[in-house]
Amino acid sequence: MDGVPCLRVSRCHAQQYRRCLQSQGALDLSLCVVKDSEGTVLLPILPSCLSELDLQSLRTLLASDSACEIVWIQTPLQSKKEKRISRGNKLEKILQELLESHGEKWTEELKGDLPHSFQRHGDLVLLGDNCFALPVWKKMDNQLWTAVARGLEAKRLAKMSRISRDGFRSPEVTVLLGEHSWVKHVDNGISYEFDVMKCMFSAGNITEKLRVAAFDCSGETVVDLYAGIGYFSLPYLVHAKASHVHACEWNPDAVEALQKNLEANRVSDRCTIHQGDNRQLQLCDVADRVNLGLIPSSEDGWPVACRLLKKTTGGILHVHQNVTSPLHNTAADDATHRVSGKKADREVWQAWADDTSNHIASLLRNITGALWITNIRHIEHVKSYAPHVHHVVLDLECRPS
Ligand SMILES: C[S@@+](CC[C@H](N)C(=O)[O-])C[C@H]1O[C@@H](n2cnc3c(N)ncnc32)[C@H](O)[C@@H]1O
Repeated sequence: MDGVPCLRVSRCHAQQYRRCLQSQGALDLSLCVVKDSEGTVLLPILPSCLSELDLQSLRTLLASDSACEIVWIQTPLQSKKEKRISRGNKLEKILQELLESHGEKWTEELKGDLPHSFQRHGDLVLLGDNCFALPVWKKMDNQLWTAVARGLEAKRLAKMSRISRDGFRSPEVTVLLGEHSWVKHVDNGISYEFDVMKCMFSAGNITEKLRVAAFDCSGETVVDLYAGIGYFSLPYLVHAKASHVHACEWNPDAVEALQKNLEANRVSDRCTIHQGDNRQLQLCDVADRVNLGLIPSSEDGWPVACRLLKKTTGGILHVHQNVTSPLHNTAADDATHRVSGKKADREVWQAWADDTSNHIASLLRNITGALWITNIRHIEHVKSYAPHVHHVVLDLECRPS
């Protein structure tokens, strides 16, 4: 058959299918995923993997109520590289025209001052602070931001200088173009609304959100100690089917967004928000599972989590942490060194997990006066920052012995 084979799925299940196909090595990563006009998404499949694709087991594994089918697309799909280049070229061309209309010359230095990465939240693009730093841009006034928005195919623009260390992890954001800074982000069928000037949204945590969404938490009470706008509370409620989530959050702006998001996703009846410092939380002996989604470390929350676990049956802690590995020799960039680097990283994560497991076992003993057994169920790598800083999550099973 001619054309590109694609798996057609509904938008709300697209991310689950995409992740699964990617983990099976069946997704054609060189091509763009396409949203079609019928509200479905086309995921390009590698022709060599087509014969082994079992749609029935995919459906059973991911969402038995979902529909998926193989379709052959005749019109050529755009490659990711082509898309990046065409967007980059569009922005460059528009800005070059703008500068020249102001009597300025286009230079390589100006080209280097264009945004190379940014976050897209609905119709708003959030730029980093490492672009448009050269003085010449100031001469363009507001025309600049209108042109940038056109070049990036956005309606609103904002710029983030950094995530503040105020404990609320609020971003320092300036709106450059647009009336307001509330945005809507849809991930895995869950809608998240928030104010980009007041709350952060970590797009890099998507793999962890999808992992949480795939848990079966029916019958469970979950406590999310660092709920934010509902990054993990919502997947626990919407997809993992937790019976109840206690969501703790001390930033009033995040709480406002969380309330909205619980309502928009129709799960507010199964969630209690505890506004304030979670270290003062009065709740105890209620949880089958505690999510500790704070980086660089959630260690302040460990004693709280231990008090929250059900005393008679225990439960699972999901402990987030940035773990730093020793720097590898980057000059030796051959395959053998890369493999040994990854092995060294995993050893460091394991050592951190062993320490954490022992530490939490002794906290549980001190808090409850009984003996507990802690068991490392899994260590998940979420993302890397610098080449040697890794955000990992430890799934720690804790049972009274
Ligand atoms: C990093 S954000 C959550 C991010 C989310 N886990 C993600 O993956 O994008 C952590 C949240 O925990 C909240 N927080 C930090 N310390 C807290 C505490 N002691 N009590 C309650 N909330 C806290 C912050 O306000 C913030 O909204």
